[in-house]
Amino acid sequence: MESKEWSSGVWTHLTAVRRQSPLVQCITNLVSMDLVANTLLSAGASPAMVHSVAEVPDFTPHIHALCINVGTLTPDWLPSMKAAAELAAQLGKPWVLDPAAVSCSGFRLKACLELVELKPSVIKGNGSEIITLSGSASQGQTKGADSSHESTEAIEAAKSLALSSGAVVAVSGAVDIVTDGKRVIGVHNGTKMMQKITATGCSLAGLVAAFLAVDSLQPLEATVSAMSVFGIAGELGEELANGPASLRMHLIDSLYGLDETTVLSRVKINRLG
Ligand SMILES: Nc1ncnc2c1ncn2[C@@H]1O[C@H](COP(=O)(O)OP(=O)(O)O)[C@@H](O)[C@H]1O
Ligand SMILES: Cc1ncsc1CCOP(=O)(O)O
Ligand SMILES: [Mg+2]
Repeated sequence: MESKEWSSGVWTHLTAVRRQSPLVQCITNLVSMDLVANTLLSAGASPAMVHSVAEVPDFTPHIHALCINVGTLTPDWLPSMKAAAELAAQLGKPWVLDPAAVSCSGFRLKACLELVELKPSVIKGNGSEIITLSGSASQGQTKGADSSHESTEAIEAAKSLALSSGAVVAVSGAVDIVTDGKRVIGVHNGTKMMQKITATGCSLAGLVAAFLAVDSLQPLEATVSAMSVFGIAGELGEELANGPASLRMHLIDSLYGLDETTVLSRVKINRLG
């Protein structure tokens, strides 16, 4: 695909999210709830942080997409994650898995592998998370929720995980990588300071769910668009920020105010393989 087609695709996806305002159920970690919800609202989607297993049968049938993030996983949260994922998949609704900090423990890795079995549409992690989840690294090394790998070091792991799981795999980092196991796309938007705000990766996973909701038949394209939009909002936000705290605010404002000219001129996407 030409770079011009990627840019217009990004704008088309963002306008569809704004027009359709998809309902996105988020079962996400305690650190990230606020930023994920605000990111979704600024993009035009409707977030719902509904995580009780008691509510899944009533609520999940109404959603347009689901995001599951294991960042502060405890054994009592796993049943609601599994129930929501199972129901979403059964009802043909797209869902995203963020295996946040999967290398922390055997418990978390096992839980993530069980969630992968429930057929996520997209798995979004940082380099270390994708390498661990794909089984390409032995457990032991961990920096928790932060990555100790460049996203580009995880390309082969991402391809192999995509092929084994059937999901599109997205690796965030300096270059965001998106693959379905055959195509590998690079998204070159974003800014380094985004790493200094907790839950930007989680918010990106939530945004991917919103974009999937409006184009579930093209999960790779929808994921690429969400990553580019979030990166552009970060770039614009940094121009107005004095540090991570004000970047957090300006990122949300920039995402809310994105216009067509800015999107078309800033999208940086290419095919890497
Ligand atoms: N060095 C970087 N340069 C540009 N953008 C970055 C960089 N590192 C992270 N980002 C962006 O920050 C956001 C969060 O990604 P990341 O920090 O990898 O997630 P996580 O918090 O899950 O580790 C993504 O939009 C990503 O593109
Ligand atoms: C700090 C922290 N600890 C457990 S989850 C979490 C948030 C991680 O957010 P992100 O993956 O977006 O950096
Ligand atoms: Mg993360």
